[in-house]
Amino acid sequence: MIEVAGVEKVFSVRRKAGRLRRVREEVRAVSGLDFTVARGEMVGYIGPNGAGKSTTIKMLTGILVPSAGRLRVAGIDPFARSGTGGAAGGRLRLARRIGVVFGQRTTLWWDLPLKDSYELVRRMYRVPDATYRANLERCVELLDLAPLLDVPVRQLSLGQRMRGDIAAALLHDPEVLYLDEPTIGLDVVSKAKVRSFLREVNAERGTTVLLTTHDLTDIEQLCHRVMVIDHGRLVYDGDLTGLLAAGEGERMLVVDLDRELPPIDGVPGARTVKVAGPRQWLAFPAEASAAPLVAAVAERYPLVDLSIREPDIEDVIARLYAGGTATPVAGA
Ligand SMILES: Nc1ncnc2c1ncn2[C@@H]1O[C@H](COP(=O)(O)OP(=O)(O)OP(=O)(O)O)[C@@H](O)[C@H]1O
Repeated sequence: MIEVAGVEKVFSVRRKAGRLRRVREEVRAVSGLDFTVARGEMVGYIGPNGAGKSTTIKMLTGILVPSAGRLRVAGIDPFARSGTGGAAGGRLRLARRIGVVFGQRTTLWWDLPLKDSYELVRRMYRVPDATYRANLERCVELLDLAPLLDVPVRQLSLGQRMRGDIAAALLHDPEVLYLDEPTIGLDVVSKAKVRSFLREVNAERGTTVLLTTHDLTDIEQLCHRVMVIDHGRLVYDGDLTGLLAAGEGERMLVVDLDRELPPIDGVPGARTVKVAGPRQWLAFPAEASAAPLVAAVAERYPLVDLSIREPDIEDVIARLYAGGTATPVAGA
């Protein structure tokens, strides 16, 4: 569904060099990018700030023209010079097949009630009546939009607006959905709602999803596959377990005992890294299961409560490079 081969994007920027002088510099945002995504896959696309994620998505939507390489989405080359309509024709045809949600911006009309924005989307994409009604009904139900339909977009909370944006991106039945930070700034309840909706859309419709996020839980709950980009290059392509192992990521088992005790020891596969009163922190490899650790602690210690802290995705990626343990993908 998505094919990217040898794609590069170089920006030419002017930089101050002294009081009056300006020099032209090249910023290589994406370099030698190669990957494919099959129909129905849900893939996480992650990397540190400035890595090239948004630039990739903008090229895949036809907003930015690559400096080199080839890309096709749903069989369409958005920049093909031949065929009906030339390059603009490719972009237009592609627009009908994809949906895009940028978490930091809205595609809805600020002063209009949500339902009027949807009506405009219907007309812009010329969505057939029956399809529009069925899709809207489904989104309204699954994303709890009924009480919001008459509210102007500017009065919606961030979580409400995000749900509204996701619905807008799906009304024309896109085959590919790009989501750029869809859960950023949302509370726990809204995040859960958005994630379960996306899972359902992917499972029921077979919609292909490419998701950029800084939230590891998004990846864990939604994506079997994750691609990591750093300095414009793909440096990992595989499952999350493999990524955490490559980054030597650790998870933390936080246990509350019924009283203050010396550091827990003798639990295979875990080491106690912190003690504060009756609470203790045990680090263990991110790819390992927590169940045997919990059982081992519960057997020997007066356990009252426990929780598991996931490693921060930025830390995992930072470690991935610092340790040079990344498993390079073919061609990276
Ligand atoms: N229009 C532009 N002109 C010049 N440089 C740009 C432009 N857009 C992006 N860049 C540069 O390209 C690089 C990649 O940026 P991009 O926005 O793709 O990163 P990102 O991975 O999406 O980062 P973030 O997580 O911060 O959103 C950065 O160095 C950025 O400064």
